[in-house]
Amino acid sequence: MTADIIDGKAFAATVREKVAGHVARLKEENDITPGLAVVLVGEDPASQVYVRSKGKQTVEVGMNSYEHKLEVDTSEDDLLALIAKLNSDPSVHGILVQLPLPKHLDEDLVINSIDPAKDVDGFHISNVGLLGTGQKSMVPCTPLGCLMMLRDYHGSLSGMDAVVVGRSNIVGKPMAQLLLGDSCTVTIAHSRTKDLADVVRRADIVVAAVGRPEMVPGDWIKKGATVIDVGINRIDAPEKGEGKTRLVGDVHYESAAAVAGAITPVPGGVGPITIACLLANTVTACCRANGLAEPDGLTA
Ligand SMILES: Nc1nc(=O)c2c([nH]1)NC[C@@H]1CN(c3ccc(C(=O)N[C@@H](CCC(=O)O)C(=O)O)cc3)C=[N+]21
Repeated sequence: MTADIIDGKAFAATVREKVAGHVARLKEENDITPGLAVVLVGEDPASQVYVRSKGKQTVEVGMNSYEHKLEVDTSEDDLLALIAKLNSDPSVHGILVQLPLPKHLDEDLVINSIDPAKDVDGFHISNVGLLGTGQKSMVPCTPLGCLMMLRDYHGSLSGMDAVVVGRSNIVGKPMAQLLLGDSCTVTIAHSRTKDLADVVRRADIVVAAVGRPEMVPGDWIKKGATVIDVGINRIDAPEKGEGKTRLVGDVHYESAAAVAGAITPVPGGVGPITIACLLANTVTACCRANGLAEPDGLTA
């Protein structure tokens, strides 16, 4: 058996198309252009590439993109002052502060200084609490994208056994909340979980988000299960030549694809849908800010 490949790149394109449609309607009917501000502190090369790609896609769907690049030694006060300015700027509907921040900056303090209504990452404690209690919130982009792909593939998720491997605030915990909201039986497993292999083997849905290259092998996967691989790990690839690297997920793709019913590849799986959901969240935030109907099919 070979798994269906869940094509995140193609799915992300359909989400972006929907976003672009909503953006065009907002412009035409309400004379509003949604705006996304991205704040990058420091010059981490991977972050720069990622921020550039977000900015490009933001403009492609017709929104305004505001990029703020700050020096690596920016003070907390200066960063908080910028966020305060963006909070009160009516042309900015979404604010994303690229993580991780340099060590001298308090990440929790910074994130919690963002207006929750503009917190398109869904990391503010208010949004975390709203999601946990099933109230309307901004939902973190990666888990939202995973949920969209799972719903698209399965229709209803009700009653399915879901195992989330990883307990981070940005993926594992919100993913578990969303799956619970769709009536899955949810287990959050992690590196200290006893008999991790057996726990994962129970799952109809496996979401791997630990950040360890190829940690989940195919013999942990139940036959026919759906595997969502959130990991994006760059590893050495001497077979491609000296000094070359390649991207792998948290799942060992080949062995897992041999038993799974469906699987997301890396690259081209969860990564692209994450950025598409960032754009979706920005449109959602813009509609809410203006008292307009929420876009269809773009929220949890
Ligand atoms: N506040 C904040 N929010 C984030 O959402 C956030 C962040 N900080 N910090 C960094 C991580 C990383 N991240 C990625 C999203 C998409 C791809 C992506 O599209 N990857 C491509 C591959 C790209 C390549 O070839 O290198 C893929 O998986 O197909 C990668 C990485 C969001 N992050």
